[in-house]
Order: sequence, then structure tokens, then C-alpha cells
Amino acid sequence: MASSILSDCSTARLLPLRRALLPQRVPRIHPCPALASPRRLFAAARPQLLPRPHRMDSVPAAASSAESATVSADASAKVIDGKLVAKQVREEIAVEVTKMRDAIGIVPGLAVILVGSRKDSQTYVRNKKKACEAVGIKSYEVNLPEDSSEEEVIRHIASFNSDPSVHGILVQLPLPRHMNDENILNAVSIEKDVDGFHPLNIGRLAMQGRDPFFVPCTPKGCMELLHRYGVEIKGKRAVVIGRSNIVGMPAALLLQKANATVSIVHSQTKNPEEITRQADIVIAAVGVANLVRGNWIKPGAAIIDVGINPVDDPESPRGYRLVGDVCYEEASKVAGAITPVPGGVGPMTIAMLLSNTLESAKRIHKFK
Ligand SMILES: Nc1nc(=O)c2c([nH]1)NC[C@@H]1CN(c3ccc(C(=O)N[C@@H](CCC(=O)O)C(=O)O)cc3)C=[N+]21
Repeated sequence: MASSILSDCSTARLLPLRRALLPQRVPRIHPCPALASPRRLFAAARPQLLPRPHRMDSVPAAASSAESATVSADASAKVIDGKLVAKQVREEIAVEVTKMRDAIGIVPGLAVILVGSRKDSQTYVRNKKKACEAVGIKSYEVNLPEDSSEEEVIRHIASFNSDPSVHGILVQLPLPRHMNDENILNAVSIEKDVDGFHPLNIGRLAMQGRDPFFVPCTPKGCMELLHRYGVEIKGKRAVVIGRSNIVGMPAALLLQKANATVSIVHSQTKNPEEITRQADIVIAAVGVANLVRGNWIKPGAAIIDVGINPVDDPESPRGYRLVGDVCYEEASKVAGAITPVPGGVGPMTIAMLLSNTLESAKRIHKFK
């Protein structure tokens, strides 16, 4: 049984996979006392409330603050089911894609550029293609060898920029070390930057009264989960753990736009636990397995776990399994709602990519 491994957040070890993508680090995991209950939680099997779109009442907390002193081992958070919401979003997109095709004969197109042969990147790109096909979005793929020059990549971007059948362009990250990400991402036309990584899109996201063409997919997916589960954001305290360009920073900007009071916890933060404990909403995006322990969490808080960290697991067919940045077993006893890993933010990232691609095609063709 994998339960002994699963239930111990202190023994997780990071594998080097995806390391180049990992955002800045927060101090490593502190040694932790044995867990009160070594029992494995079967989160997926627990009855769940179906998410209702955009209802703004608060999450029914597992324990209110008054009860927090007596939070029992059985208190359990509502599971924020990213897999389910992503499926709903994809169904909504498929309907709109069909509508647009029938009305104006336009099919949204997404171009993906992959440089090199990293196994994980190949898997992500394959999954994106499959997701496109399933909703009727046309996908175009370019695979370039690891030793390609920056100019070659930029040539392909330029050709997609001027191709009217392409509405979204994604350059799979991480790029090989010899390439300058900035030069490459800047070459993507901001009207087709479905990743939302172009500095102009990020800049507009940061400014009041302006809107970017696209919001980066992972943070957008986090916000969509909060909205669809009716988590109130306005006036609440939010903590984002991690300050990467692709997740932490834009997530903090989005929460602020939604009128939360936002703190960012990062590798130089002196008292991350104490600050995180004040948050009604936590977005953890730091790339350190099980960093956020149960005692970092305010009772009833909503927790969005962006981490997808591979840890050794000889009992899993792949030899590893994925865990989040949050120690799920501990946190789910304190939080009001929490995303699992896998099955949380990951599937939403891909759903938001499809959503951005559809949005782009609609904007370019002025289709409401
Ligand atoms: N230009 C660019 N844009 C990206 O959005 C981008 C990228 N590069 N490079 C890599 C990261 C990573 N990423 C994920 C997408 C889906 C899952 C996902 O669906 N995960 C599943 C499980 C996957 C599994 O089991 O292996 C889940 O969490 O349930 C994970 C990670 C997008 N990224």
C-alpha cells in the first residue's frame, strides 16, 4: 500500500523533472512531527457539491474560526474538483466553437512550438493537441531540434503571426538553455499570445483601467475555480506563495483586480507560515513538494495548489507520483476548500488555453 508514503508530507523528495520551470524557492520543508492520523484520505471518493458558476457566497467552511480550537481529525475541506470544472469549461467551449463555425465558417486555430525533446514537454504538447481536437479547435504543431537557433524559432513565430488560420501561438516552456526566453516570447504577436506571457499583456494586467488581450492560463484557471466554487474574493486576505512570471506574479495581480488584499510570500520572506495563516485564500505556486503544512492554514480558508511535483514512489507504475506544494492530508483537515493534485489546477490550465484561443478567434473576427 502506498498509504504510508502518501500520508507523510515530511518525507517527500523532489525529482529533477521540470526543474528548469520551477519558480523561485521558498525555504525548504521543515522537519515535521508525526501526523496525528496516518489514515489515507480518499478525497476523490468523498461526496462533493457540484460547482455552480459564478456564485459569490463564501465556501462552507469545515470549521469556523470559533471552532478552530477543536478542529478534529475528521474535519474535511470541500474538494475543488478541477478535473470536473475543466470538463464543464471544455463543453462550453465546444458549443461556442460550433456556433462560430456554423455562423461565419471560422474554426479557431492554435499553433504550438516545441523545441527539443523533453519527455514532459512532449506529453504536455500532446495533451494540448488532444484537448483542442476534442472541442473542435484546429491545432498546428512545429517540433524543432534542441540545437535550433533563436532565429529559427522566431521565424516560425513570425510565420504563425501572419497566418490568418492561427489565432493563438504557444511556445512550450522551458526552452533550451542557449535561448533567451524574452527574445522569443516578445516575438509572439500580442493579439495571438494565448499564454499571456508577452510583457505588454502582463503590463496591462498590472495596470488599473486596462485589460490585457490574454490572462495567463494557470492563474486564470485558479480564478475560475474560485469563482465557480463561489469563493468570495472582494475584501478578503489572499496570500500567493511564489512570484514566478508565469503563475505567482499574475495570480497576485488577478486577486488584486478582484479586490482582495494580497501578500506575496517568497524565498526571502521571514515568516511565511505566519503570513499565510492570515489568508482567506491561498494560491501556492512555488514548486516545492508539500511545503505548506496544515499549521500554515487559517481554518476555513480556500486553498489553490498549483504545484505539480514529482516525488519518488516505487509503487507507482511510473516510479513517481505527483504531489502539490501543499500537504494535502494536513491542509484538507483545516481548510474550507482545497484543490487536489493531480486533478486540480492542471486540467484548468489546458481548459483556459482553449478558452483564450476561442476568445482570440472571436476578437479577430469580431464574432460575439
Ligand atoms: N508555454 C507554456 N504554457 C504552459 O501553460 C505550460 C508550459 N509552457 N510548460 C509546462 C507548463 C506545465 N503545464 C501543465 C498543464 C497541464 C497539466 C495537467 O493537466 N496536469 C494533470 C496531471 C498530469 C499528469 O498526471 O502527469 C493534473 O494536474 O491533474 C500540468 C501542467 C502547462 N505549462
